[in-house]
Amino acid sequence: MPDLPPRVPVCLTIAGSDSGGGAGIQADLKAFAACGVHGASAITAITAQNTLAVTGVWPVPPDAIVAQIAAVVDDLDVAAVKIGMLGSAESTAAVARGLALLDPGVPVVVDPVMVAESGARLLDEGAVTALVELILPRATVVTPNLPEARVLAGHPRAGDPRADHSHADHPRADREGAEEGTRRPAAAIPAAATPTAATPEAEAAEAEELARAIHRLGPSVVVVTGGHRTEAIDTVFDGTTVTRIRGERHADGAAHGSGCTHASVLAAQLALGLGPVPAAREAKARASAAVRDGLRGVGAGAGPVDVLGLAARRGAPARPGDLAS
Ligand SMILES: Nc1ncnc2c1ncn2[C@@H]1O[C@H](COP(=O)(O)OP(=O)(O)OP(=O)(O)O)[C@@H](O)[C@H]1O
Ligand SMILES: Cc1ncc(CO)c(N)n1
Repeated sequence: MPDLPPRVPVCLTIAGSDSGGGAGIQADLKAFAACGVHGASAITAITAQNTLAVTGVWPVPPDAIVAQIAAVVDDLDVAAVKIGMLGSAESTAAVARGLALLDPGVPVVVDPVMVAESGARLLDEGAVTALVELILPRATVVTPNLPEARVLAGHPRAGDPRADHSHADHPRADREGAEEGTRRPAAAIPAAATPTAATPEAEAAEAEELARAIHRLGPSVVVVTGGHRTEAIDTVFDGTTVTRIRGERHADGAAHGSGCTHASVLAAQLALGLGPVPAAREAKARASAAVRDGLRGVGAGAGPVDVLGLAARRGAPARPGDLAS
């Protein structure tokens, strides 16, 4: 009998569609392919989007979200899940119903998408509560950027352009902390965490504090990504240890889809058997390279990241089987 080829793991992304192909489901499937895993998808929302703007958002009906997840898990052996744009509280509740169909041991990576790179809101005001209450406790890894981390931890900044949600509707972090006696009330967040004090040291301290606060909401591991910091350092907290993942900052790269790519690579690496911290290192390395190699010429706005090395492959000699041009 011929040897069977090695089994390719399956990853499921539950996320929104970006018509421009830079972020969302489209970025996730590219990142999965780059890592050598098979990608399946459940679409939560359709966005009309390009590199400049989001011009429309249409939620997928909740039953259709659950049905997509059910169809995948009924047939495919899902090894890890990545969750991106949820959009509304109703969609979030549907995703929670879908997650209940999975084996409880399947790792779930949650990228708490709130605002697009172009500035459009991708999570309703009232949906933060649903995300915190229904999704975070099931998360193996949650990957907020700094503004998203502030919202999740209950410490949004007035005027923060990427995460200006009110947090009055999700008091859980403060409530729990008050019970434990370990959590500062929102008003008492240290001065080091204010935007005016954004030295690299202050950002590092804030990222660590936020990672610890979000960890109390239920995820096993928190990765506060560094794309919005002076130094692009990712901060990982696993409940015991803080690990800082450093890397060069590519200021002239193209970063549309960096967060989706990062979380999808992380999920793929968990599916391939890595632990969360090594998986976060691989995610940082691949997301950073994808920003560095980002497709600046594609669209007039922030170009899409290039996780597949498409630009590098142009001009490379054709391989057997490639179509002659
Ligand atoms: N300019 C950059 N140079 C190097 N690494 C970067 C850069 N921007 C982002 N990254 C890396 O990309 C990953 C995603 O981080 P980022 O904070 O950009 O996510 P995000 O804000 O959620 O993304 P998105 O804009 O897609 O929502 C992290 O590992 C981060 O360190
Ligand atoms: C659909 C979608 N998901 C996530 C992001 C965040 O980059 C985006 N811009 N669009």
